[in-house]
Amino acid sequence: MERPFTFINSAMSADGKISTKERKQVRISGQIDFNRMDKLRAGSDAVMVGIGTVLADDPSLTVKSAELKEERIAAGKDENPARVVVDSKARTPVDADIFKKGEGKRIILISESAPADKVALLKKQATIVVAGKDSVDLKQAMSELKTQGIDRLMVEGGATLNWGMISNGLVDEIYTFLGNLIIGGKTAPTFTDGEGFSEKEIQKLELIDADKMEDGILIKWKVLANSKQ
Ligand SMILES: NC(=O)c1ccc[n+]([C@@H]2O[C@H](COP(=O)([O-])OP(=O)(O)OC[C@H]3O[C@@H](n4cnc5c(N)ncnc54)[C@H](O)[C@@H]3O)[C@@H](O)[C@H]2O)c1
Ligand SMILES: Nc1nc(=O)c(N)c(NC[C@H](O)[C@H](O)[C@H](O)COP(=O)(O)O)[nH]1
Repeated sequence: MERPFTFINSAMSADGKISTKERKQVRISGQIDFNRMDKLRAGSDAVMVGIGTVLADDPSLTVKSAELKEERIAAGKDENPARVVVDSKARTPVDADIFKKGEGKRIILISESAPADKVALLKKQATIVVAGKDSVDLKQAMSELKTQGIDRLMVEGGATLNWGMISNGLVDEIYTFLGNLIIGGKTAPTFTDGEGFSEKEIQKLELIDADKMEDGILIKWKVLANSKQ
């Protein structure tokens, strides 16, 4: 099945959390890491998050650097990569920042269970892709993104979407900025929540790079093929 080259970029605390126990956003990255993230966005055909991240953080997922936007426009692209939300029940608010800020395509991935009235509203601002009965069938959805010309996909979380993508064998690389803070809390979202692997299915990684960056560490992993997927 054809799919985009896909990498997850995220930031997590030294104890593996990506936000607080109240799911409130914590600034984990320093400016250098945010600049690195901006470059990754500018170099991607699409940036994808789960609906939980949209509802918690209301991210714009836009490219911030004027220079990087100009480079994209000079290359005949929109100033921003396509913004994609994995949103089985079409809960993306119509006034979300991904709609209000910046130019570019918006794609909402929904399931057949999404209420028709909500889908009709979102259709006014986004391309709707239906994949799956209750939750989004990520394999089918990734194949559809590929047919829409998305060859390089950046996933920015959150915890449950990371699980969905990794457990379906849909991720090639993972870049994580490990910040110099402890968030704690057994209910705080981690890098990968969801059902979790059993001991026989553990996802193995190959270390690409580990570099000190400001007060943290940037770690890059290659995701190894998992015969269980
Ligand atoms: N530090 C970081 O880098 C970072 C990045 C993004 C989000 N976050 C944090 O993560 C939290 C959000 O994570 P989350 O887990 O609540 O939500 P999420 O963003 O991972 O969205 C998950 C939701 O997507 C929907 N979905 C539909 N089909 C799915 C499928 N097949 N697999 C997985 N999800 C599917 C479901 O409604 C699911 O609950 C927020 O607190 C946010 O601040 C942190
Ligand atoms: N890389 C990263 N470092 C962090 O310290 C942090 N808290 C997030 N959290 C994920 C967040 O939802 C988005 O990545 C942007 O932080 C939202 O900002 P935009 O409006 O999209 O630019 N991401």
